[in-house]
Amino acid sequence: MAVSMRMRKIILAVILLAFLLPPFVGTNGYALQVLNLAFIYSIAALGVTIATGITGMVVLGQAAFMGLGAYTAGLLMTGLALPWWIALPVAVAATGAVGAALGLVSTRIKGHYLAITTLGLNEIFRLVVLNESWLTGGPFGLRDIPTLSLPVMGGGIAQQLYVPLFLLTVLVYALALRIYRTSFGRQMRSIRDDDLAAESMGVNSRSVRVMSFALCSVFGAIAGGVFVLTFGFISPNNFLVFESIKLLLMVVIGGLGSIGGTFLGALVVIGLPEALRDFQTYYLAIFGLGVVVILLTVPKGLGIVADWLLAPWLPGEEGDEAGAAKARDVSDEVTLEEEDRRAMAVAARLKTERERAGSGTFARTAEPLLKVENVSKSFGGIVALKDVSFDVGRGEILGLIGPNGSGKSTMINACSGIVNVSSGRIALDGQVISGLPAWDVHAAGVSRIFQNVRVWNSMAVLENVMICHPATRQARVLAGAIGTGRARADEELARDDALKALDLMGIRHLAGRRAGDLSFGQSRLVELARSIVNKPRLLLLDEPGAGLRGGLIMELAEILKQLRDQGMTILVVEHRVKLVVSMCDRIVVLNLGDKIAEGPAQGVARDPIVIDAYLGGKVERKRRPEVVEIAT
Ligand SMILES: Nc1ncnc2c1ncn2[C@@H]1O[C@H](COP(=O)(O)OP(=O)(O)OP(=O)(O)O)[C@@H](O)[C@H]1O
Repeated sequence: MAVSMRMRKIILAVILLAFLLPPFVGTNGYALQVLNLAFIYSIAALGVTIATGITGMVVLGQAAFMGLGAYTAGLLMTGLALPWWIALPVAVAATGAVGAALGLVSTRIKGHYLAITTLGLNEIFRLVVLNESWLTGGPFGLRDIPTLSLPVMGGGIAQQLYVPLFLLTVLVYALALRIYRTSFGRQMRSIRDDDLAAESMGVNSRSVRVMSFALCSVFGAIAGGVFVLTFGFISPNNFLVFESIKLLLMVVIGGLGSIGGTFLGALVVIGLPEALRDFQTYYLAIFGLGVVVILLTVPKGLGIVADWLLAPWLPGEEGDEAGAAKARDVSDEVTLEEEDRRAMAVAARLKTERERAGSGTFARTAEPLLKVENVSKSFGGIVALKDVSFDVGRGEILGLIGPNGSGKSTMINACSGIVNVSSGRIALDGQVISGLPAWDVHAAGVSRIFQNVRVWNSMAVLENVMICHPATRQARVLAGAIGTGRARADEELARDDALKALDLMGIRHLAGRRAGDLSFGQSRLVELARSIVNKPRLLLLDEPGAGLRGGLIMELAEILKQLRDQGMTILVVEHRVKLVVSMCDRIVVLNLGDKIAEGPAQGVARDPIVIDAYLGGKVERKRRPEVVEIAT
């Protein structure tokens, strides 16, 4: 039975209210202290979820950030006698700055190396605290830090702080959920799913990684600062490497990347060992077994439950009831015949629209938009491109053809900023784009699709397209989280344009679907939609028809014709000569990295040297010293 979003909100409200009860129903101080500790750790673990689960950077040093926040707050309160409400924000800001600096380093280190580097942070932190004992108290730690006393709540410190700590936790989690939905949240997830695709579609992965790292450290520092206010004593032992691993365990049990799951993970990792203490020496073994059972039975972690409950605040099909209703109209199991029929209908509609508008209304000019000048590219000993030059005129569709391994994809990669050229230059409308990072090339007006479909699988189709919209390109974390007027307007604009792009592709009904659940053909159309949502000046297509059949090929050809009529300049790599000839104004032919021919489509297709190269023939033997310029 489907439970409505409204009902889920009610269930969540009841659970949250139930969490507020323990101090008022005579729960003992020890149990309250354990729950307080779980709340604190859940905040630190949320930082790990942002960096590791959502952005894909394995961070194993969160305890060090927690410790940095705790020691800074503690020292400010004991050494300078600052009140907690000044010490805590200063500690959080200082730790955030350290996190951002380390984030800069993280952009240079990836994968396991980053994990090992962050693991080292724990040890560095421990050694500094132990050796600088004049400041930190060394192994004896910092004592007599004023705890936050709230007599109005009654009872001991655990009881006094329970409700404020729980409310703080709810606030921090609500903030994280908001960030998750913003453009910054989408960018973090796109980097995790496929960073190369993200970069070439306009996501500045460097700044997103730095900010994600900074956020991770900020959440760690908040947890550390609150730890000090709760316990009034800290020592290096509170922030050892073991704590970092415990935090990662919470994130894994909670289902990597699930915000709500992280909270449940923290409850299990902190609460379960305490509940098992009666088993004395065996309790850790039983705890370990419990964790293994959870991971085996629910590999996606406790996040399944949490995400179901938090669906009204999560993006995608579940969070968007209108979108979900539309998506349900279309059966999950679309047969190939149905997909074909749908594509043919879209193709027919586009054709009628185009004919009605009067085809070829855009005046093409010989003035080049893209200039490729003497570009060479080597990969070690392999020369993929040798001194290749050509222009693409404004509004022109230029076909780039050649046998396998002739350098076509390398050229597309060079034009989109994924590959740095070894020599030569590429300019768009006079602006040199070779050497720029891929996201700057995208911002200059170059979009692309890949030879193998590369959508961001875990994200909704609509999100896949919205990421590439220029209005939400800047990762404004705070503005997005607060929901300023400007941020909301930009978001609306991106959403409207993304829906229009999906409409053009005939797949608006899939907006709420998870991209990873689509068929190959549908994914290709999503890729196309996201590549035109920024209204690029130049569209690079690397074998757009690969893997598509009948109806979808017709639909693709109609879409490209429509884009051309709107004045878009297109550089397309395609194997099917017939398709290229029907679609392109001119063709450039590559073979083994050399340009061997250039000219109008029909003429090039008939050129014996081109035919020879395609048939795997004797081009080397026959090749004329100069490039063939075909006049007709
Ligand atoms: N990242 C890379 N590292 C090493 N060699 C590469 C790399 N990318 C391409 N190459 C080599 O460069 C040459 C040109 O490859 P490229 O993919 O550009 O050809 P292509 O014409 O697109 O081929 P296909 O039609 O098979 O996709 C090939 O020999 C290929 O092995």
